[in-house]
Amino acid sequence: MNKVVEKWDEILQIVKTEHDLSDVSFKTWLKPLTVYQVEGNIVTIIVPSEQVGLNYISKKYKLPLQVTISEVTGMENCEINFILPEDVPKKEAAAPKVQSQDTRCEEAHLNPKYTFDTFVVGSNNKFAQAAALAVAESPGDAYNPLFIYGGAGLGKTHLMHSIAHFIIDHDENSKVLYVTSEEFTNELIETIRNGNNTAMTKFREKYRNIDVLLVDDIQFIIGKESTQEEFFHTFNSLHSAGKQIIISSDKPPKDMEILEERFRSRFEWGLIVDITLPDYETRMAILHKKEEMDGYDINEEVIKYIANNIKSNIRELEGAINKVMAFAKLEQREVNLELAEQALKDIISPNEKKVITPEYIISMVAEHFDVSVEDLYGNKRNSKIVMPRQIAMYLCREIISTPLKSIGKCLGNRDHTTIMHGIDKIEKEIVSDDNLKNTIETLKKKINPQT
Ligand SMILES: Nc1ncnc2c1ncn2[C@@H]1O[C@H](COP(=O)(O)OP(=O)(O)OP(=O)(O)O)[C@@H](O)[C@H]1O
Repeated sequence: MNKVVEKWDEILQIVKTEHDLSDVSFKTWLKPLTVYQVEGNIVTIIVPSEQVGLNYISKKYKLPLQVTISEVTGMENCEINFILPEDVPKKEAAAPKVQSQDTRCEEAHLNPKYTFDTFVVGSNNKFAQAAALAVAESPGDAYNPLFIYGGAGLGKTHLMHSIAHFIIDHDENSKVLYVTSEEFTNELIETIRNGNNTAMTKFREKYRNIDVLLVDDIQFIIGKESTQEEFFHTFNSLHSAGKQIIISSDKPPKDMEILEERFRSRFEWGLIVDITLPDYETRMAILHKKEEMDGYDINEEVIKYIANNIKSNIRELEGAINKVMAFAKLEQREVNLELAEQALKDIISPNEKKVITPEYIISMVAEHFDVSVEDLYGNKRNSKIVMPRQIAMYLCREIISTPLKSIGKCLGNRDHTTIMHGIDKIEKEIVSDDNLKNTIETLKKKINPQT
């Protein structure tokens, strides 16, 4: 099911709450709206009333709906098209829809931006990129499994999604599924909690009736007994059926200390490739690619300054450009070296030593839950934002013992009692909610891989 359709009730409720609508207004205008179709970023909605209702709804609720749809589903530049029931094309309405490329990518959990076209090849990743392309061209045939490892933010996920996009684009029948190992674990926990055979059968069908399985950050399932066991059987079932498996990790199998031998040997059946730190030329090329994709025109001196100073993580390299551009916009100043130095003073330290700050934790939590940092600072109260915000509070306290007042300051000037309440809530829920516990453990390891 499309995400907009799936979350439609939630979207309407958020518009109601955020615009303080009375029950009668909500019932009259919003509740009767239904989603007719979603194509790319265009959402067509049926308004079951006269033309006057359509005009009024369009004038008053189009923008709030567009904004909320984008926030809840992550759709970029959402456009709404309102139609009356009589405008629904009769034949087309009855015809079954062929699954579009977009829907398949969404169902496979892929980021549309992570493709081979946008992946910059440099000396640090050219072997991994070539192996990935070979697997994409001949899934199940070339190297199985393909095991990609490397440090944080160096492009493993981007490369995995590129493989998946390529396969989806070239074979309309292939079933491709990308999951993080955290998602795999949480889904299994949920299935086990349901405690019935049907749920387990469904879980197994989902993971075993596919052609290509991509599992990101496998290091997070190592040591989790039942998840490991289930993954082991999934792996065997897919591999013996000639289906392609692609795995990523922060380390090669031989360096994963508590990895059981049965996994180690299987991971070594196919091909193991690494992505190392990008050299200066590759960092420059990545920055130029980002500049081109985001439509920026940045002074070369600034690009060189960033490439010279941020060396160990491409996510941070890209984040630096965003930070400079946001700073320039806020201050309404020209983007030059002086501004870049100011904007990046907290990121570029003279000795390049990584310091975990509350801001860093907040940005990692935002990325993990696919929400913006601004949302975590802001006042939105839907569950998609509230829970990550409270997790950020909890982790600032737990990982670096940030005082409540400082956490409040970093998270949009919140009162220390609000922070205390947030931390308390997570501490209590973690005891009974295994999914939450797993998510928090994963985040802790992502933020501080030494733990
Ligand atoms: N070679 C590249 N060309 C273009 N962009 C890249 C490249 N490598 C990484 N990136 C970008 O850097 C960011 C981080 O990459 P990605 O999420 O793939 O890293 P990762 O290795 O999976 O990190 P983690 O281990 O933390 O999950 C992404 O926005 C990605 O598009």
